[in-house]
Amino acid sequence: MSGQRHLLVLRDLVFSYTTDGSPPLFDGLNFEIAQGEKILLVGPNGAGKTTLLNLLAGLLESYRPRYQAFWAGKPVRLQEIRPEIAYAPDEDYLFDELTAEEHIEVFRALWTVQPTYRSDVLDLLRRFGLAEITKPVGRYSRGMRRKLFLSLILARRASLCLLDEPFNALDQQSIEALISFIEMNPGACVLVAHRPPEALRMDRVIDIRTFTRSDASSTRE
Ligand SMILES: Nc1ncnc2c1ncn2[C@@H]1O[C@H](COP(=O)(O)OP(=O)(O)OP(=O)(O)O)[C@@H](O)[C@H]1O
Repeated sequence: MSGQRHLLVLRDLVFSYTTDGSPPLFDGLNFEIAQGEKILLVGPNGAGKTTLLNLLAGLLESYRPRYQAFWAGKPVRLQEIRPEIAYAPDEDYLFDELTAEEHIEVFRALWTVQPTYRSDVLDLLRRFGLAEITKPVGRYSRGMRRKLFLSLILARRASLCLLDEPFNALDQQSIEALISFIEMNPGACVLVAHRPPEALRMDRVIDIRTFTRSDASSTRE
């Protein structure tokens, strides 16, 4: 079950936001991500897609979720593997008063990144067609912010990338650049999108609702 070809295995996840005895959002969820696998997660509003990404990113441990997790075959708690995971939520966390250049320095200090981090971010910004990197991002458009935020996250070259609605607000050039990055990047990726671009090719498409049925299995190869 926790074989080496899997990057992350999650077993018997039980998760609820409340403690009032109402049925849990996830009740025995099993999910595995193979090394380098690209997964598209779909489903209606409120079905739990963002919650699952937040759980994978180890951000919901305070709700005391029950699960077994294995990272490259080794038992872990999800918060322990946070440094291995690059997560881009659907809302960016940029600082309005800082420029793109300054963001690179801040993010480099926050995370363990490769020596090529700065040039990798700049390369992604070029691919996204964002040339303006010297003015404070408070004066960016929504799409420009999205391009910078995604570049800062993707340049981490993590072995697992979690992307929540990454195509929102992006122009066509950037959508194509992002698809090409995801396809070429050796890392695994779990991506949530309500209206994924037609050109997007992922290894698996999972409807989150399969995780809430008692007979559900996430294995759909
Ligand atoms: N912080 C929270 N506290 C309590 N309930 C929450 C919280 N966040 C989400 N929920 C509830 O959990 C359920 C799943 O929400 P989630 O945001 O994961 O769904 P989603 O599939 O990502 O939805 P959307 O497509 O609208 O983004 C919803 O019923 C939502 O109301």
